[in-house]
Amino acid sequence: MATSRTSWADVADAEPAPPPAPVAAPTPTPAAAPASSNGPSRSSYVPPHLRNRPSSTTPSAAPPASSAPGLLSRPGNAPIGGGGSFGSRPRGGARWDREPDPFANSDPAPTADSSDTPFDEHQNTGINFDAYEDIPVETSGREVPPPVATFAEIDLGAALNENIRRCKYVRPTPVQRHAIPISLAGRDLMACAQTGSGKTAAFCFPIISGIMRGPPAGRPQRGGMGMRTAYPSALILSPTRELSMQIHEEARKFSYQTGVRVVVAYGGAPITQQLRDLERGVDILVATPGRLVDLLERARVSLQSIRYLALDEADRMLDMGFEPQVRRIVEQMDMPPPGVRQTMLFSATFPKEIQRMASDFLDNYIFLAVGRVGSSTELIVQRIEFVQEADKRSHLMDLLHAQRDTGKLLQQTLTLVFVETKRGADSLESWLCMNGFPATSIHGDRNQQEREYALRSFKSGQTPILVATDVAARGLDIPHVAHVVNFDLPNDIDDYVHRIGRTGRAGKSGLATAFFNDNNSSLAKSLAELMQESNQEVPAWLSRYAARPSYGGGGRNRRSGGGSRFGGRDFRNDSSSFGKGGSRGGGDYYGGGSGGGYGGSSSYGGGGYGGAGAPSAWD
Ligand SMILES: Nc1ncnc2c1ncn2[C@@H]1O[C@H](COP(=O)(O)OP(=O)(O)OP(=O)(O)O)[C@@H](O)[C@H]1O
Repeated sequence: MATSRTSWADVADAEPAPPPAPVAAPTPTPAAAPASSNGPSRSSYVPPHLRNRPSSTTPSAAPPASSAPGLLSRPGNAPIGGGGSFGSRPRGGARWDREPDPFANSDPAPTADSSDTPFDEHQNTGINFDAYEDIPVETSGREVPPPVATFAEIDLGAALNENIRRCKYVRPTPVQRHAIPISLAGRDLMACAQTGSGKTAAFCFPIISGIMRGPPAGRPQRGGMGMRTAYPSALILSPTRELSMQIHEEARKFSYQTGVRVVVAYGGAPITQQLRDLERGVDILVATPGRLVDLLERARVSLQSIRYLALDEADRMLDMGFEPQVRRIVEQMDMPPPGVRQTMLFSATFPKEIQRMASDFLDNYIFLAVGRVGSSTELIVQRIEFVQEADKRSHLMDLLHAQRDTGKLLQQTLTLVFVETKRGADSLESWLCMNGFPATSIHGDRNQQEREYALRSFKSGQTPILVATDVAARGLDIPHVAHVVNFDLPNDIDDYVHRIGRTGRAGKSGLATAFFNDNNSSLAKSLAELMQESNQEVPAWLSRYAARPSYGGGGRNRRSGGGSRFGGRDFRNDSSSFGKGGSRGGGDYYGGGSGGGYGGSSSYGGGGYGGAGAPSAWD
């Protein structure tokens, strides 16, 4: 591999794809959805292909064709990339001669003249990799494999290396430097790294490489009712449809001509096409939990051959709304248990309570935290402005006019505006359009086609303003988002971190403006702390809000209580986290303080202030 020193941002061939919703059919917001509302009851339902078999938590003795669980590389067995034969061979019925080139035509071309617009993917701007040389990294766990400095140090296989080159990734990002060797060594991993820092490749590369090294996947098997059941070797779960689509696009690029077949399944889209895709064979299944449960119940997918399980936005996946579904998939179907499969959890935020829950899924895992407190956001200039509810629209208008006046054509600098409710999103979108600002919106009440169209239109620059609920807050990699406006602030500081992380990605800088008023007072302390940690200027009035005892530690601010980081501390190292002899016990919440945080009421879908309409958040 080339070793020239370049920013990872400079060489990224980013091709975003989109994000949203978890379940097959519209559901209540996760916050509102009781566990029991997620499909048939756990105890009563047995998928057809599991009937008359041993308990679902016991891995089936004879997975189809190849990829038996026992084939996993475990510590000591797998030097970095060593040994295996990397055949680039057809797997699971894939026909590569017909494999469409995922690099050929990516997303919609920008409308502006690419010669002088920031839409040129290959321009050399942004921060140099050297800026990350001293990025703080913490690992904990037993026998942590050492990091690498270059892709060349890892034998990922010729075909995958070629795709890394095609993606124009010259050097691994900091999280990749650490996470890839850990995963290639067969270790379970909980990884916390900044938004936009390359976590997708960090879990995709080891999975693809491991599958290339293993035996070919079995072809789908005909089950009892004549239907074919697919047996993927890897499962990547993500919380939203558009994020699953994006991961699928990325994974397809990484696995081009490797023989590794990637299929995506998410709700809101016709299941028939997804079933056809699965029937052609699948090595890596990228899915949202709701659609996956549907496929499992129809016995069209079996998890008994799973060797790799990755949870992207893992804290979100284990938050109130998704946890029952995710537990059902991971613990109550036919997936091999921890220690047999390899499990990787990634996010930019990892509250302790979620870490504690996540440890159920892991075996002898390594905790990895890359980046200083809030370091992700140092690339993002954060501005907090005091704006009364009634003045928000005119204030937004001022911001947009200013953007125009500074010569930055809107088509060249995308602006993402977060609001709290679906209705609020619709009405702000119409108002912007009426006032001459081309805007579109994405939220859970729009159908999947509308959502995808809105995202495409935004990414292409055709509609350079996107009004969104939290459904677009996580994971979306949209290259030219220059400005994130929190028109309504979220109730949870971690949501704020993810939202502003839609800009300032991959070493590039960005701007995030938030409108704050009395309705947001419970966020004041954590917001002020986060800004301080990120070397941002904290307005004096915000510090005064933060200092008020009644606003200090309550509500849903997981950071409250001080001393917390962006989630980058292994809860196992916190003595209060350990009960007798184990990782349970301890009643602390994130940041160890103030009893709010994670417990009963989730922040998702909360809201209520700021305009009429049902709170939206996730759909
Ligand atoms: N080694 C690399 N060199 C250059 N660009 C890279 C590299 N790794 C990833 N990128 C690019 O960086 C961008 C951000 O990556 P990615 O979407 O994986 O971030 P993330 O950490 O998952 O963010 P989030 O927390 O928001 O989900 C993408 O456009 C990706 O193509």
